Amino acid sequence: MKIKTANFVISNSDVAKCPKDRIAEYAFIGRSNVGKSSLINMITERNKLAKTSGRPGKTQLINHFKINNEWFLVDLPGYGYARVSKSIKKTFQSFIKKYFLNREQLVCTFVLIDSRLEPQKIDLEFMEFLGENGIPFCIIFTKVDKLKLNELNKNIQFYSKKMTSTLWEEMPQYFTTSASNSTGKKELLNYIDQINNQLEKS
Ligand SMILES: Nc1nc2c(ncn2[C@@H]2O[C@H](COP(=O)(O)OP(=O)(O)OP(=O)(O)O)[C@@H](O)[C@H]2O)c(=O)[nH]1
Ligand SMILES: [Mg+2]
Repeated sequence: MKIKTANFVISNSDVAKCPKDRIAEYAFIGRSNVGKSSLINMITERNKLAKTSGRPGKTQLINHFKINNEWFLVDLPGYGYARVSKSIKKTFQSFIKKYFLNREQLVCTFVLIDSRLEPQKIDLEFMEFLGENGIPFCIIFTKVDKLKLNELNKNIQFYSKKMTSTLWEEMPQYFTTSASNSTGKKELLNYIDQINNQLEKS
């Protein structure tokens, strides 16, 4: 899929105020600093579309971007680890949860995981929340430029074992990406394109 247009639409902390358009929506979620905003910029080839920062906690609102006037990309605040007060963290968590539980347009959620890390409780719990609520998701292993291929494969294998030995029957569909060298861009856009085409036909 070619990205012809990518426009920022609105930021807010209330799912009721998100755009009303009945078009397919894809959300990016994960721990603070995992690379959600950078990945959105990478796949849209627009460096400054979503705001990024080396400091965790940059994205604090639900940000809608309209792509090709056909579908939405959503950049969300990170969970865990943000250097913000406990009360702000609580508000984050409650509005993020509300977004997932109420956003009817959401067709797929991408849960971003830092490819360098061992499985983290907070990510496993978040995926459990999605699973329990029947919210479809894929995993994206980010920052793969920081690992050698054999290390990456080992980490993914370990992740897969961890998931299938606990709650999951099989490893969810996953992608590997790098915002630094555009690894995974084509695969991710093709996947989104496929879903969009299926939805158009139905
Ligand atoms: N090497 C490398 N660095 C990356 C990659 N993706 C993101 N980064 C860096 O990681 C840091 C965090 O990136 P962001 O895209 O702002 O992360 P985020 O998940 O949106 O963070 P919050 O909005 O704070 O939750 C920045 O310093 C990025 O430059 C990647 O694929 N490779
Ligand atoms: Mg961000």
